[in-house]
Amino acid sequence: MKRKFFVAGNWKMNGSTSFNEDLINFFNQAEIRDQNVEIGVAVPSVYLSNIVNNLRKDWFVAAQNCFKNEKGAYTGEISCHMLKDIGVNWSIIGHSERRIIFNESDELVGEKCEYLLSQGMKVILCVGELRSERESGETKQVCLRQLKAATEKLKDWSNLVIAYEPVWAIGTGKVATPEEAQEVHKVIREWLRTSVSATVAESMSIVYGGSVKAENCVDLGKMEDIDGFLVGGACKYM
Ligand SMILES: O=C(CO)COP(=O)(O)O
Repeated sequence: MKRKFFVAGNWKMNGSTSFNEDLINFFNQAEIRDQNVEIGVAVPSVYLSNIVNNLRKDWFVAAQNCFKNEKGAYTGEISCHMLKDIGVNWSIIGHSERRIIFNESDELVGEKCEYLLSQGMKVILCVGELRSERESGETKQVCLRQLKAATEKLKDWSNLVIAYEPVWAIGTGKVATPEEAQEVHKVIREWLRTSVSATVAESMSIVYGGSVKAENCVDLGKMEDIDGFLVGGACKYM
């Protein structure tokens, strides 16, 4: 089974109404019509509705985070039911900025991931190690621990994309080499093959994120197990 290339831009907490308008106009005019590439943008929640309404329909719009319950007393949170209500059916879950700055545990990330998928959402699940964890040889262990915790109860894997985002490469300009990234992507795919199924392993999009830009994406994209990118700063939102 041939995997579709997958590219999403994570705007993080950037953008404004006027800036978004310019960017959306630019995107809408871009000559990218390749059926084998899935493209989307993950935007701040306040802009989701507007971007869903104005962005070209062959691209998807994603939330950057989403809570694990339908509704209730969770001040500041949004539910996937609200996202679907405005036409958004993708969300990033477990980004390292959520894990580190907002103390999201493996367990919470797992609950969110499973709930969203059970509700028919599509999820970009982020995993990745700290610089110190890489230096102490724990990269594979950390990524697999995060992956297992997030997928423990998963039955249907078809709406999941896994993003390997080494924390030391995010926003630092220190991109992983194609070989470094490939090594981890391969470990993830092997784990899927042995712990889930060969079909899930072959069909799963495993994308790389961390200082991806025009100059380095071609070589990264040539690697066997790299199926696309989650891009931050190079989205040119700043
Ligand atoms: O965190 C990222 C995407 O989710 C990557 O960010 P940068 O591309 O800015 O390193």
